[in-house]
Amino acid sequence: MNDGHNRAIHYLRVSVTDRCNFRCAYCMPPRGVKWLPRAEILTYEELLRLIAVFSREGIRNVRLTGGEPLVRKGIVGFVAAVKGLGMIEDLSLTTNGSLLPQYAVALKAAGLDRVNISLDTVDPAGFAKVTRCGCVKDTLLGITSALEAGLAPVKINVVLTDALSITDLAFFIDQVKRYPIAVRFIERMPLGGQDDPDSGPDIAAVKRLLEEAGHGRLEPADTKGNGPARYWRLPESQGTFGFITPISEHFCGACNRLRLTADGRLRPCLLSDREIDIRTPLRAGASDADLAALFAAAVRAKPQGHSLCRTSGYIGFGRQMSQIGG
Ligand SMILES: Nc1nc2c(ncn2[C@@H]2O[C@H](COP(=O)(O)OP(=O)(O)OP(=O)(O)O)[C@@H](O)[C@H]2O)c(=O)[nH]1
Ligand SMILES: C[S@@+](CC[C@H](N)C(=O)[O-])C[C@H]1O[C@@H](n2cnc3c(N)ncnc32)[C@H](O)[C@@H]1O
Ligand code: SF4
Ligand code: SF4
Repeated sequence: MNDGHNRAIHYLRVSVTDRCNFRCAYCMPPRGVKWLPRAEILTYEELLRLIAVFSREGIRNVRLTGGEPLVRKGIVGFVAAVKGLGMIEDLSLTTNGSLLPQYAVALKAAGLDRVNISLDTVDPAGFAKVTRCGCVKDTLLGITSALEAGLAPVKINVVLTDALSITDLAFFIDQVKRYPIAVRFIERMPLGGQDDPDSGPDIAAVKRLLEEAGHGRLEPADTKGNGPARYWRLPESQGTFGFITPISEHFCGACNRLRLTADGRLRPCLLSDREIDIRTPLRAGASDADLAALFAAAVRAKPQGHSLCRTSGYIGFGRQMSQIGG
């Protein structure tokens, strides 16, 4: 289905929970986060019905996110049910990786195609500081588990913070040479966190350092995906580097997605608080045609873009990033 700006919408990001076992500084406050009451969260049956209806309206790519999607009980069975619809060509999941050692093999067997894993630094102290309660060993083991399970391509999401060091870049260069992974550097968006969105390196500096490491031979590349990253490859590498630049280089002209929050709101744009309540009609007995009409209304409501720039600072969004799913 096309939106009002002639963009084809075929990608649905589904937040299955607002809960998380980490508290990343750019995503949520350190304490006092109020979880949504269980009754407000869509059940797996409700989510599955919505995905089935939306797939008939053109959704072909589904990403499960959160909060941390792997903390929700029954996630493996849900993956199998979504894949079992037979309509979703690319079913993926974004995770902090800490529970992948436990789940990677089962997720692959259930039909998950691939995972994106967040890892901002490999330094144990830096990782603990950014995530406020994470252990880098768990996430590193999660990456290995995903590779071994065949959840390909594995992508690493690196949000740019002052935790990122030259040692990290050397680690990522080495990993990209040895494994068919994609390491993506992401500009922080001023949404929900409490750190300084201006601290840390900018994307141009990271690209310059990678270019130096490759003696100027960073070439454009392709990597399977539906997202906003632009990819580059160093010579003699199995993997790629990607850059996600919501602040310095907007990519809204190629937007292809809609979001469904854990409490059943269709969100036309990550960076706009406008939402359409689909849970109330769903629970009041809406027909598939009624639900499809709400999907179409959300597609029509997509804005052309956003107006954030590096100096915006944290602005008053109604939700934290963890409540939307990134
Ligand atoms: N501004 C903006 N940022 C986005 C959008 N989609 C994803 N991002 C950000 O991009 C980063 C990576 O998102 P992922 O969840 O890994 O998903 P993806 O990049 O769409 O996935 P691929 O299909 O693998 O390319 C996260 O920090 C997201 O918040 C979007 O529509 N707008
Ligand atoms: C909200 S998280 C949810 C999935 C999972 N818990 C994880 O961390 O991968 C989805 C993605 O959004 C990214 N993210 C969170 N807050 C962000 C921010 N303020 N700016 C840019 N990306 C952000 C995370 O790094 C992650 O890659
Ligand atoms: S980025 Fe992911 S892991 Fe970190 S707090 Fe947000 S939801 Fe949790
Ligand atoms: S900011 Fe909004 S319009 Fe732009 S790419 Fe993200 S979701 Fe699409």
